Amino acid sequence: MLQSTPFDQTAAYKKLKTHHKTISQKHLKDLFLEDPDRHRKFSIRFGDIVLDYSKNRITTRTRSYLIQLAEECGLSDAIEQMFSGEKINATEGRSVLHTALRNRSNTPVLVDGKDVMPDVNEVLAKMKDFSNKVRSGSWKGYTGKEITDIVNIGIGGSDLGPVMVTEALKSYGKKGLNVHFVSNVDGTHIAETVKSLNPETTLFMIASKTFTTQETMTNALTARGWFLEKAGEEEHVKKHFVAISTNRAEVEKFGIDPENMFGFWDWVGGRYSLWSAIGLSIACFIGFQNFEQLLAGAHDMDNHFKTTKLERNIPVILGLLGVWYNNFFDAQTHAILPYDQYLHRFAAYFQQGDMESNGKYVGRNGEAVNYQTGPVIWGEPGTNGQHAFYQLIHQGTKVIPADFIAPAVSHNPIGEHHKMLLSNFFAQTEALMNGKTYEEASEELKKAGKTQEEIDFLTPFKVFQGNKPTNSFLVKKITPKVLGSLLAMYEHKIFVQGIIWNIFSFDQWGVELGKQLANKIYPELQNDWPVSNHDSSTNGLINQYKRWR
Ligand SMILES: O=P(O)(O)OC[C@H]1O[C@@](O)(CO)[C@@H](O)[C@@H]1O
Repeated sequence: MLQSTPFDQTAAYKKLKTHHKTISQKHLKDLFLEDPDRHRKFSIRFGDIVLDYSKNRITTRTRSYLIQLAEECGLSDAIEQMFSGEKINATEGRSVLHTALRNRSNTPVLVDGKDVMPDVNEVLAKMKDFSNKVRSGSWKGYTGKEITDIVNIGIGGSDLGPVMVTEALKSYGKKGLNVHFVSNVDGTHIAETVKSLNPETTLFMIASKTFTTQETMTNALTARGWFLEKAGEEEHVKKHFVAISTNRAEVEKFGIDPENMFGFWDWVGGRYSLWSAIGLSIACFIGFQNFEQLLAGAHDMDNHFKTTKLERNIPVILGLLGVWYNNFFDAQTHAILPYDQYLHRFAAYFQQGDMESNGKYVGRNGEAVNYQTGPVIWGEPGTNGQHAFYQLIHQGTKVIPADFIAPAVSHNPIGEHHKMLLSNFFAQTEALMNGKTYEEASEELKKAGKTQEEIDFLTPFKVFQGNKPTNSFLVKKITPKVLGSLLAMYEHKIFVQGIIWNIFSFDQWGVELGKQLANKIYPELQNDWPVSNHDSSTNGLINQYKRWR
């Protein structure tokens, strides 16, 4: 698994370092003038998705050096190792096989010599049966009423995926069946969620890979208390609580009937688990057929990633472009800007997906790396972002590589809205690339009737440097299948970058320390005695809290 040569010592890295000096002197406008055919040369068509990566600060030479970098870092072998079930999650001794969850070809996938596909298909069949019962109304609550509200209780990968997908595919949702999500241990979250619900028609899904996560178990117990306050009898719990987990023992301990448990496996990472039974709320909301379309779209992207040569491989290109800006242009973040309101949780989903995977400073050799690894992921839907942070993207001092995503066809074709949305989508990447010169800005001020003194004063503030890199994804329509492909595309981009940076992308030890300290402080809050065993800041804050509460 270990790379032969750390990426910053590869021959390709040295070439890229030198090449960067040349490229950084060129403006994107010049690159388009030198080669009017850039759109064709730097676009890839994948079904109903077009990726245009021509508005990046690259030439075909850059691309060839980046591909060489991937080759020297052993990317092709690493891809093979993941799909074949090798235990590439070395620190947890696990395979990484979220791809098996959507393996619609059903070809065997071996873990420890055993084909996992029969188990995967058994759970999918159980999800199909259950979601059909909930949607048809044949699954009844304890008073014989149909389920009208599903509450998924989970956090991180047991929440963000179902939230994002049910929002993204809201137009596929069943009328009269509402989905809600409780994740934060802050009592407000569950209080506000159940406030308007009827226990007789509410179904709770307790989603937790470990079934030990403090927030989830606390919320689950509160939910059960809320339910029993009205229902009275423990025997009614089984009609209103199901569990989604790898941990049968803890599910039983909580008091959920194992018959109502939907299992998955330790080779499914939490942030890669929406394709598993963690997607049960999705399947209930959009229907199992649409859930299968989501799986199919991801499977198509898996095949593309596994079989396409590197220079035409979308996740590989995206991953390498991210390395180019992260490690050669000192970009610290990456923006995901979907021009689709239904995708308003899309960037948030990949905050966990990307930052929990590649937010690592120790390499696979156990030593601290001496280069940048995972970027900060952020973003909001367009056009809202334009009225919030585009000032910085256009005229700030930072390089902000950005992905723009838009559907050609809207689910809500009202009047001129979609044409206006798309005109902004096309205009923003054009503006970020071309900018506005001093001459253009001063001419505009002249035409606006400004005096020469005003023109001299104002023009510098109206100049746009441009040369800001973007990727454009134009999709035909955000369908379950297209969404599945987009999600898998980003998952594999994250994988590519982890291999280049020589880090383990599938563990998350960094979330442990905070939890450990919280578990130490929690008992100290059970009384009003002042604490003094922490640093003065922590002591001071805890003691002020105790005085105020
Ligand atoms: O699904 P669970 O086991 O409750 O974990 C929830 C989340 O907690 C973590 O922070 C790991 O502790 C995420 O990786 C994970 O998705």
